[in-house]
Amino acid sequence: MPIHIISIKSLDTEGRGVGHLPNEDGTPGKVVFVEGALPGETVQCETWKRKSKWELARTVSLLQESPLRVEPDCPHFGICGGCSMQHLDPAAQVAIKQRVLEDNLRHIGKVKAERMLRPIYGPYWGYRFRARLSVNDVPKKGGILVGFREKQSRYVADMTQCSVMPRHISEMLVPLRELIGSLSIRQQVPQIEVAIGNDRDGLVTALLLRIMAPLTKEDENRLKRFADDHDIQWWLQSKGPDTITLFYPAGNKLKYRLPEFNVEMPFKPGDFTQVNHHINPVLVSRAIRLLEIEKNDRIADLFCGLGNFSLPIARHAAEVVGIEGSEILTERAKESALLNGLEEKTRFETRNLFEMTVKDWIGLGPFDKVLIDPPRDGAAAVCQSIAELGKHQEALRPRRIVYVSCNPSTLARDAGILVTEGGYRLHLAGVVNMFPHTSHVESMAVFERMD
Ligand SMILES: C[S@@+](CC[C@H](N)C(=O)[O-])C[C@H]1O[C@@H](n2cnc3c(N)ncnc32)[C@H](O)[C@@H]1O
Ligand code: SF4
Repeated sequence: MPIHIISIKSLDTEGRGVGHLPNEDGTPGKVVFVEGALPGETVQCETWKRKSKWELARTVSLLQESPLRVEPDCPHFGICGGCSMQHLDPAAQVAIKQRVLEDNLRHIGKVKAERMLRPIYGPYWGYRFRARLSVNDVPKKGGILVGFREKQSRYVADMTQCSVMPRHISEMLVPLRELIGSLSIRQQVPQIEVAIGNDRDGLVTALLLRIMAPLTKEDENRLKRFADDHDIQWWLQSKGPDTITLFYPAGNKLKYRLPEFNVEMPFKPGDFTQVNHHINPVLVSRAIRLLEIEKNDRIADLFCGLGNFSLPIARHAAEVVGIEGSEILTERAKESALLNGLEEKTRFETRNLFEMTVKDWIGLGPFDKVLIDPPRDGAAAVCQSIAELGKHQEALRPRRIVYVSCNPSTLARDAGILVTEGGYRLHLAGVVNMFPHTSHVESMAVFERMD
């Protein structure tokens, strides 16, 4: 494959440097995405994939280095698909994510925030409290591998440590490989999920083992010994999510606490919880501040999950209606409301929000404010129906919408709907450094109704 010398102009959302092959007349030609290269650098790179409009290349040598380049912390960086930006100064990563957000809002939504919010920062390392690790038996790499997938590949990375997971999980990776390798069903364990809670006494670590065949007595004893040695809980899942059960030791203590709101939420591994436990309380506080809650407010929390925002909001508002697609999660949210003495101020229901209509809003009654925290697909039907509400029943339109997003392109699309069709203005937008060193862009936006 050809070798080029390329000047890198920007970084794409996968953390790759973006440059151009020169045309014959010297003008910028075909786009090249260069792994391992940073903006401002000149690199020698080798193409490994060629398409008519673009090429993918990897850096062979650095001819001019960026001052923002740093030494990656993790020895697996570059191979493991979990991180894409460890070679870039963490503050510069946030600046790039903010630019990605602004560019998406401008190009996709054709909108611009009146003001950018200050980014929310947390620790750069050891922040990842939830992870799905793949398991594979690869004899030529010494047996069982437990880890994230390799970059652009289906292979499991040969991970012996991980800098973005808490230290005790990183240190457990090799013992986990040995444990799975010792099980009689080692070929029938495709996945281990890590879920960490925070009890009053400290962290509680749960490992959810996906098993495709029954464990033998000896397997069970090995798992129990591992749990005792590493102070973890084992959960097992044999089929769908409803088969997730605590195996050892007895007594589920998995919960997470938001002390600022005097709220605690029991959960099970496999439930959606925010990955970054350092950032989550700050995110919830900021969402509550941005909602500008008044004590008589009736608030909708859409895509509410376990009630991560709903319960803290209920400490301040008159009523919160949490809506969520997973019945397992709405049931868990109802139990948490009861546990926290918030059952009279909250209501939870299961509904497919990708099919939300004006009629649904009318049925739910007027809300003063709405919080939206959708999955990557965004909340097009929710925003479209809010926009249409104005044409039907003006009084039903919420005054303020706070949107928490894990995908800037769908946020931008939905912002376009609310601003151009719904009569809202995009007051504020900003990034949340929820996933340092990865290409994920978490952000928040605030929309105000124009009366
Ligand atoms: C980003 S999570 C947010 C959860 C919650 N707000 C939190 O902070 O933990 C998105 C949530 O949307 C839910 N969801 C996904 N598709 C949905 C749909 N079509 N209708 C309603 N909820 C859906 C998921 O189950 C998940 O709980
Ligand atoms: S996810 Fe963990 S193992 Fe993979 S590159 Fe990032 S820090 Fe390293």
